[in-house]
This record gives sequence, structure tokens and C-alpha cells, in this order.
Amino acid sequence: MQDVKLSLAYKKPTVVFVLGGPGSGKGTQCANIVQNFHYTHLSAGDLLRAEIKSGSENGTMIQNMIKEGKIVPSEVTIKLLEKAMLDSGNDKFLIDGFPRNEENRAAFEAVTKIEPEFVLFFNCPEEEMERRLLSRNQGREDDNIETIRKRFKVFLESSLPVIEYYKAKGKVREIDAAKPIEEVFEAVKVVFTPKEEKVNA
Ligand SMILES: Nc1ncnc2c1ncn2[C@@H]1O[C@H](COP(=O)(O)OP(=O)(O)OP(=O)(O)O)[C@@H](O)[C@H]1O
Ligand SMILES: Nc1ccn([C@@H]2O[C@H](COP(=O)(O)O)[C@@H](O)[C@H]2O)c(=O)n1
Ligand SMILES: [Mg+2]
Repeated sequence: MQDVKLSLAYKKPTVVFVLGGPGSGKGTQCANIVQNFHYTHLSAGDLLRAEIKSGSENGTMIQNMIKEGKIVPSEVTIKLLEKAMLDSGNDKFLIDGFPRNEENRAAFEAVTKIEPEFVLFFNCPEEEMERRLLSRNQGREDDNIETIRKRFKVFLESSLPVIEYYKAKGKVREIDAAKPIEEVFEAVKVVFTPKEEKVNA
């Protein structure tokens, strides 16, 4: 892992944290951003689910945490993110669903020495997020009403403070995520379009 750290420090990658409640549309919008702005999308949740499937020694622990809507220890998630960043060959990343709590945030900064360029925050009412999750139909073990309620609680208690932390630093770009997918992406595009292009448009 030392090589990974050295390489990431050398390349000074651009990182955008993509945050928002469960079902706010992070993954959906990241897919759109990738097509238009040459970022690599890394979903912390997807990496953890892949780790379970791989039969890793941490698999059972991760599976239990996800079923309970709990946040996996940072050490595990950061190792997966670092490896995925290095394997991608890119130097621009959308890190979706991370940092999820203060421990995630502080550990990522300490280990990688990377500060996010900005934080994209999809703000969406809970009733709308619940509707979306209950009709997602992707076979996720945590898309049931019992776990969804736990995930909402964790979001309010542990993830929102991270967003507040970055707000105080002027790094949050907030998007109204309750609108239809295309309208949300129109607002996202404005955030990713360089200032000089906006002036010339
Ligand atoms: N703006 C939108 N309007 C209506 N449905 C949406 C919108 N954005 C996403 N969806 C749908 O809502 C569901 C959840 O979206 P998505 O998986 O992108 O959310 P997420 O924030 O990544 O969720 P999670 O935190 O659980 O991974 C999907 O079925 C998606 O198609
Ligand atoms: N930083 C993270 C991100 C996710 N998890 C766990 O995965 C679950 C699903 O995450 P999604 O972003 O795909 O919704 C989440 O509820 C956590 O259990 C995590 O531990 N740490
Ligand atoms: Mg997602």
C-alpha cells in the first residue's frame, strides 16, 4: 500500500466528494458526470459490496454492517478507495458516498493528504428518497424499510455534520435533488463547467 500512497501523493489527483442521503441520486448523477466530464466514479458502497462478493476476510463484517446501515471502519474503505484510484489510471475522481462520518473524513485526509476540490451535495427530502429506494429494484439487501430508516438516522447524525464541516470551508455545492433526473443534471453541469466557459456560453 506504500506504493499506492506515494503514487497518489505524486499525482495530486482531483477529488470531488459526492454526498447526499440514501437514494438522493448520487450514483445516477455520477454516471452522467462521467460521460461529460472525464471523471472516474468510485462509489464507496459499490466497492464494499464488491469486497463482500470477492470472498475477502472482511466480507462477513462488511455485509453485517451494510444490513444494519452502519458505517464500515475507515481503514477498510480507504484501502479500497486508494486501490481503485490507482488502478483507474485517471487523476480525476468522483468519490460517491464518502466521507460518511467524521472518522472517514479525518482518516482519508490523514492517509492520502488529499483535500477535495469541492463537495457536491444532493439535497432531497426523506419522503422522496424513501420512495426511490423502495422502488429501486436492484436487489440491494439494505433497500428494505427497516434498514432504510436506520440509514436515514445515520445520515442525519453522522453524515450531515461532515457536510456542515465542508460548508464552513466554502466547499459545498448544493443541488436540489428532488427534481427530475434531467433537471438535476442541468444544475450539476453548471457546477462542473469551468468559469471561462460559462462566460463565453
Ligand atoms: N432525480 C430523480 N428523480 C427520480 N428518481 C431518481 C432520481 N435520481 C435517481 N432516481 C432513482 O432513484 C433510485 C436511487 O438513485 P441512486 O441509486 O442514484 O441514489 P444514491 O444516492 O446513489 O443511493 P444510495 O445512497 O442508496 O446508493 C434509483 O432507482 C434511480 O433511478
Ligand atoms: N463510506 C461508506 C459508504 C458506504 N458504507 C456502507 O455501505 C452502505 C451502502 O452505501 P451506499 O452509498 O451504496 O448507499 C452504507 O449504508 C454503509 O453501510 C460505509 O460503511 N461507508
Ligand atoms: Mg449509490
